[in-house]
Amino acid sequence: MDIQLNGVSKSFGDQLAIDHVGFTINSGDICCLLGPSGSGKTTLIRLMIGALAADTGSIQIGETIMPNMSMLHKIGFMPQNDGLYDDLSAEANLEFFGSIYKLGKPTLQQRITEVLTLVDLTADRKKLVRNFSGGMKKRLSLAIAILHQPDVLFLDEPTVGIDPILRRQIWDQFQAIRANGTTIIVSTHVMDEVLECDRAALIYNGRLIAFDTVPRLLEQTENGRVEELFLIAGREGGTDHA
Ligand SMILES: Nc1ncnc2c1ncn2[C@@H]1O[C@H](COP(=O)(O)OP(=O)(O)OP(=O)(O)O)[C@@H](O)[C@H]1O
Repeated sequence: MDIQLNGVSKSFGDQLAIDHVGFTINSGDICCLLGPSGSGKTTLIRLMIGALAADTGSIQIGETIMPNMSMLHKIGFMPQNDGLYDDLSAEANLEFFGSIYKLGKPTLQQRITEVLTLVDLTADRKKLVRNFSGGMKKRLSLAIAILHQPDVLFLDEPTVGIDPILRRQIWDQFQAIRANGTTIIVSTHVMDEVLECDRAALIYNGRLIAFDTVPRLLEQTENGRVEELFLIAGREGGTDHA
């Protein structure tokens, strides 16, 4: 499913968090939302999943104008702070979230087995989440986000605090999920992660300063480093509002 944003703005009180943002993410792409802390990435994701309503502009996923409750079962969301239950096992967490999606018992048990395999937590399925490492919790959050086989998957800074080896494994998992036809939107402030994506939206102070395929974005730089694009935008005055 593709995602279209047109002239989307959102304020909190008198603070303009998202300023007239528009772009289209193609179905089946991995698109990264790249920007420093506080630039508006989480707000943009919350707008796209329909957890927030835009003040102006429109957001459409496939043919559906957001927000729309009927899209909930087609969307997967991995929040920045995982919403896991520490006193439950990995398996019980998956059963709980699966029941929210109203997956029938046989389907749910089959999906639990599949997603635990994908995130490499099969051996830990009976362990309490309280005893999980940070990386294991991230992988379980990812498993929950894809349990109901969403068409579109939103990942809010999924690799924060993750060591480079595990980060590689997690990106391999994203690529495997995408290979099944899922559109993935992933926010990050790690410039290197852009290289994993088909397209990138560069966000600064709530504004879209660039949106293109990753090769075309890199062509616009002198040294092939994505951070240059933020510096160029700053020099051109595109980043000067508070
Ligand atoms: N519910 C809210 N109420 C008031 N201000 C908010 C709210 N949510 C976000 N903001 C503000 O909007 C701006 C964008 O925040 P947002 O969380 O979207 O940025 P971000 O790029 O996701 O940052 P980070 O990388 O640190 O998660 C920030 O200035 C933030 O303080």
